[in-house]
Amino acid sequence: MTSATGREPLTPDDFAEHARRELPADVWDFIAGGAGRERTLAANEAVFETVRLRPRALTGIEEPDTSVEVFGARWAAPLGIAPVAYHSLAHPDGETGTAAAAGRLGLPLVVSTFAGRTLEEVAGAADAPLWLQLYCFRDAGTTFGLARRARDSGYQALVLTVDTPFTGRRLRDLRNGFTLPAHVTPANLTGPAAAGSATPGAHSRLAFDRSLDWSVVARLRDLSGLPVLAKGVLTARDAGAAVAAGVAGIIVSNHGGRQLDGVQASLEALPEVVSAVRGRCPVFLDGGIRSGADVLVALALGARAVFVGRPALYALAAGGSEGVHRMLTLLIAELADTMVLTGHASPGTIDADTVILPGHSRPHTGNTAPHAVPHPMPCTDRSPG
Ligand SMILES: Cc1cc2nc3c(=O)[nH]c(=O)nc-3n(C[C@H](O)[C@H](O)[C@H](O)COP(=O)(O)O)c2cc1C
Ligand SMILES: O=C(O)C(=O)c1ccccc1
Repeated sequence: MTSATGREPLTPDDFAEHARRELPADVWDFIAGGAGRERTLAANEAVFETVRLRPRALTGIEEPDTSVEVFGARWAAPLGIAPVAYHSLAHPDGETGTAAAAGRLGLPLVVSTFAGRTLEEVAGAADAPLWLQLYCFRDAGTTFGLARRARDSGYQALVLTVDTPFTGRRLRDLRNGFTLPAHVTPANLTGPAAAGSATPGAHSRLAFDRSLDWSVVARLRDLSGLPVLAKGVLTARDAGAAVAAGVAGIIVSNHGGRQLDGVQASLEALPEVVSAVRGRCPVFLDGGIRSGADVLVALALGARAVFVGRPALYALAAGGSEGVHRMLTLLIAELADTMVLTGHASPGTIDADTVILPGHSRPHTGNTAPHAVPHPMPCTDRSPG
């Protein structure tokens, strides 16, 4: 695996360059693209450029411990792989390759409802912590059947995606007339839920249950006995509703800019959600994480851990399971270096004082507790710092 310049990948972004050359143009567009004018897609990454880090000198930290505990499981770093449909688009190994890479490193994988491998195959490929992402189908038996299979094969949580009554208007896919290659199918779906799935946009409008309300959280939890997280929360209002519905965690996400174009970047929405949750459940983030420093910034603003979506698929396309392993290894190494240089021996101490937000020359004072209410991004609070 060498880059266009003939060199080994040194950053997660280097894998994207390789994937772009490997993949058919319409597959690249399906993965890389977002909804509408792709404003939110661009904002997810761009917002990290506006945050400044604050170094600490002579802290005596030799080797930071990057590990965190989540729902009683130890993760090697506050980092996992977000649910992304059809890893088999990127590489024949599909989700089993990704799971093996995550498992070797002690990092979790969230398996998509639209995985190209069965839940049981993925569970057999690694002892990584596995969560199952759920879309709810009009055929409720399909949804509940997936939840039961997840419980029976050792998955540790369900991730209910709440931002997708149907997939967003992905203009690249519409222009390309994108359909999945014949060998790429939803391995966990049968019957009416799978019919027409080669065209994801049209399929989602036919198959997804749009009549749902928050009561589905308790039904999924009671039926599976698993903790249920809500993925796709961006506002205090939805965070409050999610907590009231009994979620075990919230993933702040705009679906990688693929749903409602024009919404806030995930990082911009994080402080509002963390404030609203008031410590009642852990808050996670996905969207735009491309470096170890990005991981640290999200933790400084209150995330317990973060997930990467596209970087995992790009690394899989570039080098199969080995590529994913190398990409994740780079992210952990970057995080560890950034922790030493900002004076953190473990993720639990990464607080708001570790960063400066745009429009501020110094961090807010008085908030040194980890994961306490962080200072808001300027978009949510324009009061002077
Ligand atoms: C190709 C692709 C497929 C995706 N499929 C799903 C999915 O099946 N379920 C889901 O909840 N989110 C899905 N997502 C969204 C990701 O879980 C995640 O929110 C997003 O990719 C994070 O942003 P990032 O790609 O900038 O890391 C998908 C994203 C991409 C790029
Ligand atoms: O593309 C997506 O973002 C997504 O969530 C999805 C949903 C259904 C099928 C394929 C992908």
